[in-house]
Amino acid sequence: MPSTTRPSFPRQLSTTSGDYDLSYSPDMRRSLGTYGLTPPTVESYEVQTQRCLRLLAMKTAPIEKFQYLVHLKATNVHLFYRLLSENIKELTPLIYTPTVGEACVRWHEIWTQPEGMYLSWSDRGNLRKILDNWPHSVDITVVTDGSRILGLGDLGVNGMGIPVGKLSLYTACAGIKPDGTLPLCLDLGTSNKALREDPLYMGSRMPKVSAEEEKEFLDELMAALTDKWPSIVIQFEDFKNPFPAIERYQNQYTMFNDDVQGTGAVIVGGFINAIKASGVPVKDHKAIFLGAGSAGTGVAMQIVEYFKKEGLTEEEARRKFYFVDSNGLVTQDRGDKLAEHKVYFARDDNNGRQYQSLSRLIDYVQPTILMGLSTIGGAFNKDILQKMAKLNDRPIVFPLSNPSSKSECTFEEAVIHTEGRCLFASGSPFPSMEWDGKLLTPGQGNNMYVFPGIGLGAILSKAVSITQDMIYASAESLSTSLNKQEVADGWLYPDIRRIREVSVVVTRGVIRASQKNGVDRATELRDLTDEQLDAHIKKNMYDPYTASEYFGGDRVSQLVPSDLNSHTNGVNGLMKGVAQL
Ligand SMILES: NC(=O)C1=CN([C@@H]2O[C@H](COP(=O)(O)OP(=O)(O)OC[C@H]3O[C@@H](n4cnc5c(N)ncnc54)[C@H](OP(=O)(O)O)[C@@H]3O)[C@@H](O)[C@H]2O)C=CC1
Ligand SMILES: CC(=O)C(=O)O
Ligand SMILES: [Mg+2]
Repeated sequence: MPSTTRPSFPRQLSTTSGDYDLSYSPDMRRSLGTYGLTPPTVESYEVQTQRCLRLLAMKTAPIEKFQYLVHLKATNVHLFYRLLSENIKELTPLIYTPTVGEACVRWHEIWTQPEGMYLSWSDRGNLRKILDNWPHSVDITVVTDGSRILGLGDLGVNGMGIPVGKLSLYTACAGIKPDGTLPLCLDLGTSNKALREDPLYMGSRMPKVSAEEEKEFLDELMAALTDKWPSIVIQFEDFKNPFPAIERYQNQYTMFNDDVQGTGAVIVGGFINAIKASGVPVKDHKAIFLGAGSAGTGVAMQIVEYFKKEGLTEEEARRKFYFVDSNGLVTQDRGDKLAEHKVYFARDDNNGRQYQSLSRLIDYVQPTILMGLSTIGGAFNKDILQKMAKLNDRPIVFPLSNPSSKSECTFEEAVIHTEGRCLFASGSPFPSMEWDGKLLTPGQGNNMYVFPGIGLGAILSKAVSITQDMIYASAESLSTSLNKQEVADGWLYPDIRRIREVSVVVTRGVIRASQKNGVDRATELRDLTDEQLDAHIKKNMYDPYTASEYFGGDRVSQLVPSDLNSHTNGVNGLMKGVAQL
């Protein structure tokens, strides 16, 4: 007879699972009921971290390291975040782009345990009830329908890796507590026929529902999420066509779209520094964008805001952009019906000429800036980069498509073909390199620099909506967050190892903008000085170092035995193979 008792919630789904941490004293283990279930030793986090690093170093393929980290997070969340915080530069490429791209492509093959919620088309009418199954109170969710996962196309429910990865960064970078995060993947069918026919695929085997049907589903979802958790922040991610949802929900819910608004902000943040470093006045810049999708036009819209603040009229700012999509230069007279988001930037000054080739367009426009958000790996080839170098002392070259295999060029290619003169940022990380006796470090223009602060700012200010001023404030705050050394070294973005400090600055900017716009409900924060506000932000950040205190535990602190330090492999070699993905 099948049991009718409700099964207890699977332990590994609990995002607060630190119960088996080896730092717990025997008394703590007795009170948790775990005494005897772990090896007898009482170990500090430091020693446990060394074991994790050794285990990671033993695995060669990035996807194996990814899988180990998934396991670690599920079994000891505080240790996972401590490891991640201490090795953010080395581990981010494993839990996020580029490795998360491979993980999503292979999600149906490598999946082992629940990490978020799936809501299907067949669940409509019941979404609110299903949310009751989630065992925690949620501060923030990242939701995708899997229809445009990085530059890898429609991956259906395999896209779950993206909300999981982004929310891990919310915790690691901005200290949003792990159990306040909800990865959410919508199962609305997929246009990916190969996946639909794969016996291991774990979503509904139907073609993607229509835009109208998706809209109805999202209406129900948004109402259900805010009914269940009234202050929830909702981040939309990797939707093929994100614009209708932004228009429909941005004033009604506390939501933003990371690919359009977050990417726009992060690129402006680095772009402000690139413009300064280029030595060319704002009025003399011209930009070619390869890729006129949600991210490309989102970035350009935020740059228009920046150009306006620098004294240009909106018309002058708009006319600085030349967009190229899969049909060539986006013009008003091209003969095809342009998608709505492209119309604003469509050229009318091309005198009937159509440009299919990027190289010919560069000759015509003579740009100072080249942005890639096209998903076309290698599109900025030697010829293109050399042309940019010939036209400019300091060409601005941002190949922003993810993962690395989709990047329009590598850092090495950009450095070599511009003779080390380019101002560079890519979406996925590339290693530093030597050029002319100098160590050059690439910028990483990835929305991970801003979305954690946008989210935390919205949570702490209890914003009723996320305004354009809040998004723009994240960009401006990011651009000011470089320290003296980073500025002296010509970096466009701060060192990722300082991301928690940077997130405090971004969060403060976002909260101040929410106050200026009057969308904040935490009105008691209005009278705080900046120093007091920073202290308030830091106090509210989850800290994996004091996590057991957070759960009332009594973790021991213990020195790392020197023999462990001496033969640990550390994180050396973790990056090996990651950049090729
Ligand atoms: N660095 C970062 O933080 C971020 C990076 N991205 C990356 O940006 C990329 C694009 O994302 P998104 O804008 O949302 O995707 P979309 O699918 O909305 O846009 C892709 C764009 O590229 C164009 N394109 C496709 N093939 C070509 C080609 N051969 N030549 C020129 N243009 C082409 C498409 O043309 P058409 O319109 O004709 O189909 C479309 O305009 C992805 O790789 C994503 O990972 C996204 C967000 C953040
Ligand atoms: C980084 C990101 O959001 C993307 O590539 O879609
Ligand atoms: Mg994205």
